[in-house]
Amino acid sequence: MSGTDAGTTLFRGVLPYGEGEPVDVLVADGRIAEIGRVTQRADRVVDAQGLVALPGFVDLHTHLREPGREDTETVQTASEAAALGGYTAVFAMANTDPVADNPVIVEYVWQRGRDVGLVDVHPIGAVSVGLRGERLAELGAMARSRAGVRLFSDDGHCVSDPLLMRRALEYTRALGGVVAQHAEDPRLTGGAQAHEGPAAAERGLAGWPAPAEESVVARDCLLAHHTGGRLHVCHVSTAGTADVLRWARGRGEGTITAEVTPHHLLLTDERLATYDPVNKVNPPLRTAADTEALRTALAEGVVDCVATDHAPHAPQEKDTEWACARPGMLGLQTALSVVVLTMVETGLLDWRGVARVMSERPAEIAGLADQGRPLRVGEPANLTLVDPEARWVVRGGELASIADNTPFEGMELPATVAATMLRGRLTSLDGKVLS
Ligand SMILES: NC(=O)N[C@@H](CC(=O)O)C(=O)O
Repeated sequence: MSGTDAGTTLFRGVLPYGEGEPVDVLVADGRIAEIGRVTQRADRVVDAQGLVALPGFVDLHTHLREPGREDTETVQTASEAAALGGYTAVFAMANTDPVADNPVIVEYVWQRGRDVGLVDVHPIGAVSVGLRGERLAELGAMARSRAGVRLFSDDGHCVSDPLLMRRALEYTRALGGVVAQHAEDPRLTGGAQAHEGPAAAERGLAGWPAPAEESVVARDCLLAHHTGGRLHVCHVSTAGTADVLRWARGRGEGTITAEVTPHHLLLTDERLATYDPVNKVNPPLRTAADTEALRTALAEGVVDCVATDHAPHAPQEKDTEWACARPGMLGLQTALSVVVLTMVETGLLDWRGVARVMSERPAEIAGLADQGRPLRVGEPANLTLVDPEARWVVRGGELASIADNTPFEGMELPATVAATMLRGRLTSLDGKVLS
């Protein structure tokens, strides 16, 4: 999609990073052409009084479900959800059916993303063949494919064999890539249904103990230091993992990064009281002390960024007894609001901080040259405009995803995405997708 096709757009009276006096922002040829008092005419004028301008959001962790589970989500519907959620780039997890463990599947997903054209879709390649954790997938072939894969993950499964993890870090290092690890020692989580603690015990649910995550993160940090490979820790969920990351970063080598999901910043295992499987997720909702520690870690930069782990599931996989339900929650359209609720309204992050954790750091981690860029003349016009004063009530049935498994159903949340722009073309405006 070229910016020239999009014509020129003028945002009137916007607040870059929520700071200073309102300015006009003119976009032409897919780039920011002027910032200030703009007198030039434009093809489209958007009244942006009171809106905060941020670089477009980048999600390092999205389940698009295509190929294989198009009954729950497709590249089309996930792209719509992404555009409405303020995203200009998403990374598609490899646990599709068939698994994205070879160049054919990653190129298919990449091409589907281009065809839809609402958001840059970057496929993640599986680390191991079939996500089975036995032998490495065709990492080099996926890296050299048209999809240009740089992130590799068996997410949904842990690369639990330390030797395979070591080899993955070594190979991806040679490819300029990153291993995104779903940290869960399967020997400690067999049959697990919920965070191991009093709430799970009261309901007779088998526990998923915090050390099952923390021990793998510690091991992987040591392996990353040893090999010089780049480790990215997916969906950090415990205070102990934040401590491990703090320790690992203190050792000095900048090869370790980490993400936290919006749901782990807000929700706790108190939700087990409802017995509603919409709250079942992997890793599980933890305790209030964990959410507190994760917020602090994100504010401090110990955890680099927010990633949604957007995981659509069909009604028959969620509206069932807890033990049979699939883990996972929708996230693309609620992420910003939950970050505002947990991080901005609490004073932990300002809008520059939101830009850092939603856009700049994820773009840097993934090596995207044209995303997460500063709001400056000459930069690509990948933008998200946020209405900080708006509030909305979440209704799963009204979200763009085919599935409706949001844990925020009926909640009133702060802030809406007023507009999203990808390389100079508006992809969403006032809650509507522009295709
Ligand atoms: N995060 C989730 O709860 N679910 C993920 C995979 C997984 O991590 O189990 C999914 O693909 O549904």
